[in-house]
Amino acid sequence: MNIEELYAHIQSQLDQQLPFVIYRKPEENTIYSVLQNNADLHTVNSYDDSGFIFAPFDTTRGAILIPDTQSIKYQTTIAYNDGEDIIADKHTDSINLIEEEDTSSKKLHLELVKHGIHEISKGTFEKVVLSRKEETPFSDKKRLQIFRQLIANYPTAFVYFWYHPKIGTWLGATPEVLVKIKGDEFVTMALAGTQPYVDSMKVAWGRKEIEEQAMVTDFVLKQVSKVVTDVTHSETYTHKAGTLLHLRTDIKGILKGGTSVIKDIIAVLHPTPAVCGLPKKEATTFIVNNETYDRSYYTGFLGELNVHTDGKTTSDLFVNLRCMQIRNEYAVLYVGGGITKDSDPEKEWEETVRKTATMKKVLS
Ligand SMILES: C=C(O[C@H]1C=CC=C(C(=O)O)[C@@H]1O)C(=O)O
Repeated sequence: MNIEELYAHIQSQLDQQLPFVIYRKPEENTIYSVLQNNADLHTVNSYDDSGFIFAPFDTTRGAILIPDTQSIKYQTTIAYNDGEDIIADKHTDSINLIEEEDTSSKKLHLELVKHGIHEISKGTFEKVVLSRKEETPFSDKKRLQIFRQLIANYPTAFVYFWYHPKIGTWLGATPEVLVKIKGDEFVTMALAGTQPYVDSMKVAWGRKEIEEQAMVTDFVLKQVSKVVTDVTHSETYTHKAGTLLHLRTDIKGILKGGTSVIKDIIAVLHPTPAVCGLPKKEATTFIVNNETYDRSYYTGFLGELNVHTDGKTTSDLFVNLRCMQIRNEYAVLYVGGGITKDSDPEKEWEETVRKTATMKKVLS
């Protein structure tokens, strides 16, 4: 099957209002798809099932599964940038930031961040990730075209287009792995700290970003030691995600007992301090009580659950960042950033504006 045939299947699925997901993994040129053959809404109960999981930030609300047993899978390889042009990087700094200045949402976000910093200074928590949503007009551009542009523009991201008639349409290009398990091999990452990419990967990082990312690494190392042995990690390095740079540490190990206990792994990792905060409980309470909107599937996770490849059970899950929900005439963009004692509210606002550019670039 070639890519045009695969896209035709996706279009037919959309026309029939049947659930599906189409995705491309980081640095790969294979496009995968899972097409459900009915419109039922399946929720994940035991985490033993196989399929594609789509989980909200608040997992008590239930994650959705496109089950392998009720789906057809198609995949094909493409040349990088197949079918769509790369959209030139605009200089996202001053010009765009001024363009994007939306006074009421800016005011709200500044208040939220200041409140978060105040709680940190009181010792309520050490770090909290605070976010917002932004609605942007959405022309009649085809959704598949957005997906094609995302894959062309973000080769290092997990790019997806997910649809369920009872839930809606989500697309994204996320830089963050939640966990990858193949047999008893375990891989994850600690990703945090943001600065704009200008023209070099050789950048200096400030104390705020270094500490913010170190908190995530420490948390992940501590948590994974409950389920993983032989844990090792890379040096922390600069990772490019579109027009942004992040600090990243890769972490790997071997699952204790050699079995894939994916439910336990998700329970110890999600939500990481890259999307929630530290301590988890206090940060979650602050987020739920103070963010003035529902995160829904933003900062949840998604990906292949218990899929069988090369005689092994594999799960390949990503954190749902740099994502958007498509409504009829507008797209809802979701963005946030890590707040620590050293945060500057104005800069935190600007960071969220820069993060919206990942999605806006393919919407206009
Ligand atoms: C919460 C987001 O990003 C996280 C991942 C990388 C860097 C982050 C930061 O610098 O704040 C965030 O922790 C988002 O993009 O909405």
